[in-house]
Amino acid sequence: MAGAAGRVVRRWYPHVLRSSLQVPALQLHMSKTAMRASQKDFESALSQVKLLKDPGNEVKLKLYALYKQATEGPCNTPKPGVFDLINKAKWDAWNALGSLPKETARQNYVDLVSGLSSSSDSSSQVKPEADRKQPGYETLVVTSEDSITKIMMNRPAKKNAITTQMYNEIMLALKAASKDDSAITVLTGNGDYYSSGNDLSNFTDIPPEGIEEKAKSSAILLRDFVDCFIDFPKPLIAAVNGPAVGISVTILGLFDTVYASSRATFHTPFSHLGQSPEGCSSYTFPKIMGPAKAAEMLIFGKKLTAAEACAQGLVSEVFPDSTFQKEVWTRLKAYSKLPPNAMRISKQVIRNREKEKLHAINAEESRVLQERWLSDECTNAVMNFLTRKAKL
Ligand SMILES: CCCC/C=C/CC(=O)SCCNC(=O)CCNC(=O)[C@H](O)C(C)(C)COP(=O)(O)OP(=O)(O)OC[C@H]1O[C@@H](n2cnc3c(N)ncnc32)[C@H](O)[C@@H]1OP(=O)(O)O
Repeated sequence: MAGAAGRVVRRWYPHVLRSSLQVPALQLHMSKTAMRASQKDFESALSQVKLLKDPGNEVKLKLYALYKQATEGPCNTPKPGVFDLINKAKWDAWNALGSLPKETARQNYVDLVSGLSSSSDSSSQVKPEADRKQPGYETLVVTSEDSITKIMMNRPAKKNAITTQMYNEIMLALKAASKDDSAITVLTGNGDYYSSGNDLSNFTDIPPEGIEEKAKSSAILLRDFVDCFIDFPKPLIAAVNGPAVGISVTILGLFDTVYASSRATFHTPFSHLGQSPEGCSSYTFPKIMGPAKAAEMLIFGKKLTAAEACAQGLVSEVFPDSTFQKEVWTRLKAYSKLPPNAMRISKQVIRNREKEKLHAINAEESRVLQERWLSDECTNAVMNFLTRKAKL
């Protein structure tokens, strides 16, 4: 089966080998060590092989051929038909061993498994995150490993509040992730918060052209930012490690899966801040949870617990905080081994018909917010936070 290539398959057996439809040339290596593998060594290699990572079709064909040669001797079955590609590949591999003695085949099998075990041990050693970190980001830690690109917001002392720089870096990281060879992309936060939403000090950086110009450029930034999520082509997962506020909550409606720690909360206090919904939440939230529940969040700023958010369909699953990281990453590593093209296409099928609508909604929400940011209600709320008079 073509889809088996590159996956971590812990239970594959040479005698039921599934090979790729594309059969690579076989280059069998004779053992360099003494050819004295005992039956016990051979049996132990047979057990060991089941625990290895999937070594790819070429190696699996070698193992299959050596196994057959070691147990049955030279190839003795009729050649499969030309359209029976998989069985033909297996037959060719076995037949290529000619009259190799059973003992030699057994030794070669043992040697091959032993080589695979040592390389699989060294490749499974976890490198420290600092070594895997992609350079060029100041507000994020971006890593790619195990077919997963992880984008971690990294301003823990500021509860991962999203500055203009962080918006831009998240867009860059998403664009890079959409083109890299990862199968899935994950957004998460460092520290006790997932994110406290828009960094309210963004509003203090007024250009010489004045506050209107600031509102205009912020609306463009918001629109571009949300567009990146609407257009993201691969499965996008949020690992909500703690409380989430504002825009970090609203964009969750554009993710494919949302995992939350039991400590997470979901809060969109737009009215308190003199603002209005963004991130396409004016459309996705009523669709996800129904208009009445969405209104409580988006108009009245009702804060949901993780369990409530899960009951209302915003969150896919809640994990106990103590095991959140372990359980989520184990799950995601398994998902990342699924055939990437199939996942991408399934996402397209699910999302594509909504894309145009979402872009229009994003544009409209950004336009409305641009006006809101110039209102007294908004200015006062931001000033109150920045002068420490108010907190959520
Ligand atoms: C351009 C696109 C615009 C898109 C618009 C989006 C809309 C939104 O996202 S609305 C949501 C805006 N967010 C907030 O209103 C949250 C404000 N923060 C708080 O209310 C509190 O900080 C908290 C409840 C999140 C946490 O309270 P806690 O007592 O635990 O911690 P603090 O001491 O307050 O925070 C530590 C540190 O972090 C700073 N900080 C936290 N959140 C923000 C923020 N959103 N903007 C700016 N700064 C934030 C806080 O001021 C503290 O800083 P200092 O240690 O320097 O005092």
